[in-house]
Amino acid sequence: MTQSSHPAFQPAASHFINGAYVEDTAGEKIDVIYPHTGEVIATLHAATPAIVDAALAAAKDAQVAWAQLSGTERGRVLRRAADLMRERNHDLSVIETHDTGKPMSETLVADAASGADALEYFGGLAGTLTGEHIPVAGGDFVYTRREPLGVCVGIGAWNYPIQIASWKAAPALACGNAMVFKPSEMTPLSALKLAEILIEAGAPKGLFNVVQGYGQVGASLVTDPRVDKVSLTGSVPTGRKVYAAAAEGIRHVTMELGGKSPILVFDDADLESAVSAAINGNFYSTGQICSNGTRVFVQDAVYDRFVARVAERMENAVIGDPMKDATTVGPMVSDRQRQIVQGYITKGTEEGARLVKGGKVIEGAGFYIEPTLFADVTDEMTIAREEIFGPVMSVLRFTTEEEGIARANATDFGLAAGVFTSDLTRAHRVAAAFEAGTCYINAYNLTPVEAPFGGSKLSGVGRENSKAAIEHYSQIKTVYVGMNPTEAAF
Ligand SMILES: NC(=O)c1ccc[n+]([C@@H]2O[C@H](COP(=O)([O-])OP(=O)(O)OC[C@H]3O[C@@H](n4cnc5c(N)ncnc54)[C@H](O)[C@@H]3O)[C@@H](O)[C@H]2O)c1
Repeated sequence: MTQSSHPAFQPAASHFINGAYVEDTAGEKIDVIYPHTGEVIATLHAATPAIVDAALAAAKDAQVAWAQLSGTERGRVLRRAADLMRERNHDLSVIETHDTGKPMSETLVADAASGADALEYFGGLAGTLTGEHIPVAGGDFVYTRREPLGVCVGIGAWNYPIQIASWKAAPALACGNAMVFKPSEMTPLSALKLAEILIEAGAPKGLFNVVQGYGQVGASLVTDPRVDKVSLTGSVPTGRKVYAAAAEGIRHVTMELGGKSPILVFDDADLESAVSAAINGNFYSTGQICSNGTRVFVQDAVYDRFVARVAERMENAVIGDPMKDATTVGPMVSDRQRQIVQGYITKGTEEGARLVKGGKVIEGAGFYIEPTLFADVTDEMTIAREEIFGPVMSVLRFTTEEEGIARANATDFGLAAGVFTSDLTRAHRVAAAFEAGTCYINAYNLTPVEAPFGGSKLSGVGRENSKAAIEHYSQIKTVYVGMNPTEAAF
């Protein structure tokens, strides 16, 4: 790997605490690598215990006064932040493309733009948060207060860095919490920009802090007694560890974890739409999306046509420099992730799946691999059971609705599921039968901020986005009001 000077990407310091950039070079080095070239574009340091302590202290301090503002006042800050994020969308997208390798054709529309949506939506919601009034016997009554949890910790994955940071920060802050966010060590840059934007928008110092680091920094945040809630986006193995660690302090959790989601394509479906959904749901972000529909079950009568059409359409992928407008498939985030994907492709072939297209590493400095299509995949093959997190589509054949549903659900994951059919009642029947948190009918992988997003089974607990997220960043206090003299037995 070559070291080059990229002042545009090197932040003023590694961490953002109490309204300012902070450095502690004693922390382990984190090289930020541009996946297109393998170059180091910035070098940061993992948080030391002193940095973690400073961030949590700042958050704890800032939270009290923030919670005392009216919801409308808090919302105003978030809505200003949304505007700033939109104004800076291009620059933020350039950072995101360099951090993740995802093409500009994606980052311009799906990353900071989605983060801005979350800030705007929860900014609007903040002023509407209320408790309720509950009449009870004898003229007494109860009212509830919706209160913040306190200090929330957010921990991010590397595929959607600023989106993940915003999806966690926006509802947390709207409800009156403070946050310490740890981005993935692979993609540490853009969360710092969110921290800058929030300060510029008028958030008090210390309300949203960013600390960098590997897993152990995340682990130290999760068990700190000052922390009331942990929201993780990551893999199931990490989720297990974080959930268990949070349980020790009975902390609230949101777990947005991995998946192996099914898409069922019935023979009456609009086939071109289903092909588009399968392409988006497997190759967008070079396949690095948690809710990807990586098991595409296609009914007998349209199976061959579907496979042929996907292969044909894959010819149109523009693979290469993610900064070029026309590029639709960028590199993988890292060489390691690419090796993992390569390993799965080898297993797929060894276990008897039919490699229809792709499958090869693209030689060069960047971490490129061809979008890959496997057909004749069966349920017990490794590529049909494990999350690959790369551009590998598995197509499986099915015959009846009942069989399709049973096989779609035969997984420990439960993040997303999709059905393509023109039969209205079947579409709803299948959606109802899916064991997944987020289901789609004749669409796939759309995540508007107004809709709840999250998983069932091993894919997670809690929901992000929508009004549902409020439940996961606030708690209800019950206040019983006695209107009568209190009596006792003696
Ligand atoms: N459901 C969703 O919304 C969603 C979205 C994006 C990605 N994902 C999932 O994320 C995974 C890919 O991301 P990844 O490779 O960055 O995941 P990962 O689990 O390796 O890491 C996620 C984060 O957890 C941190 N971490 C690791 N060990 C920790 C520990 N013991 N305590 C606290 N924090 C710890 C990491 O540093 C990183 O910031 C995939 O499984 C994908 O499906 C889920």
